[in-house]
Amino acid sequence: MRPVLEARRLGFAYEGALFRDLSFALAPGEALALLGPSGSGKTTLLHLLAGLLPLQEGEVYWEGEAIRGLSEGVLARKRLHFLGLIFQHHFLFPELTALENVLAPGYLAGRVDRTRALGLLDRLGLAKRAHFLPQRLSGGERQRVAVARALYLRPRLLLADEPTASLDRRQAREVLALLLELSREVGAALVLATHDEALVEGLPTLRL
Ligand SMILES: Nc1ncnc2c1ncn2[C@@H]1O[C@H](COP(=O)(O)OP(=O)(O)OP(=O)(O)O)[C@@H](O)[C@H]1O
Repeated sequence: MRPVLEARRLGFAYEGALFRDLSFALAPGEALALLGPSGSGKTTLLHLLAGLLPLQEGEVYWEGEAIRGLSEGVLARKRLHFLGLIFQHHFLFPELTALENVLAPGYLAGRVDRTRALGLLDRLGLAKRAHFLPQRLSGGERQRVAVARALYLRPRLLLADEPTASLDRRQAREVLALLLELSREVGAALVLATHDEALVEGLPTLRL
C-alpha cells in the first residue's frame, strides 16, 4: 500500500544541526511517536512534514507526491483535506460552541455536516457538551474537541504536537487513547510528538 506520509533523509539546521538523515514511512492507520527532550526539534520536524517550513535536506511525500516546490496556495488547499493538526494548546475559537468549533473546517471546505460533527463529539464522550463554549469545558474536554475538529474533514494524516502536555495523567491517557482509536478507525496516519516516554509506551517511536 502507498504510504500516506514518507520522509526521506530529512535534515534541518537553524544555527546548528537539529537532525539529519531521518527517514520513515507511515501507512493508513499507522502511528509514530516522535520522542525527544525540549529543544530537540520535534515541532520543527512536524512543521516540515506539514509543509509549514521550507525543506532543507531530504524530501517529504504526501501520498506519493513530493511537496518540495509546491506553491503556498497549492499547499494550503491540499493541507485542508490531507492534514489534521492538534497542538499543545487547543486553539479553540472562544466565542464558538464545541459543535461550532468542530464544524469550523467544514465552513472553510464547504462541507457542513452537523450530524457528523455531533457523532464525533459523541465518540469523544462530549455529547452533552456540544453546545458549551470552551470556557465551560475542562482542559481534557477542550483537547477532545480539538481532536474532533482535526478529524472532521477525514484527514489522511494527523500531526499532534504535545497534545496532552497541558493535561493531568488521567486526562492525558484518555485523550491519547481516543486519538489512537479514532485515527486507526478512520485510517489516518498519526505522528505524535511528545517528551513523555511512558505515555507512548508500545507505540513505534522515532527519537530526536
Ligand atoms: N525560527 C527559529 N530560529 C532559530 N532557532 C529556532 C527557531 N525555531 C526553533 N529554533 C530552535 O530549534 C530548536 C528546536 O526547536 P523545536 O521547537 O523544534 O523543539 P521541540 O523539540 O519541539 O521543543 P519543545 O518540546 O520545547 O517544544 C530549539 O533549540 C529552538 O530554540
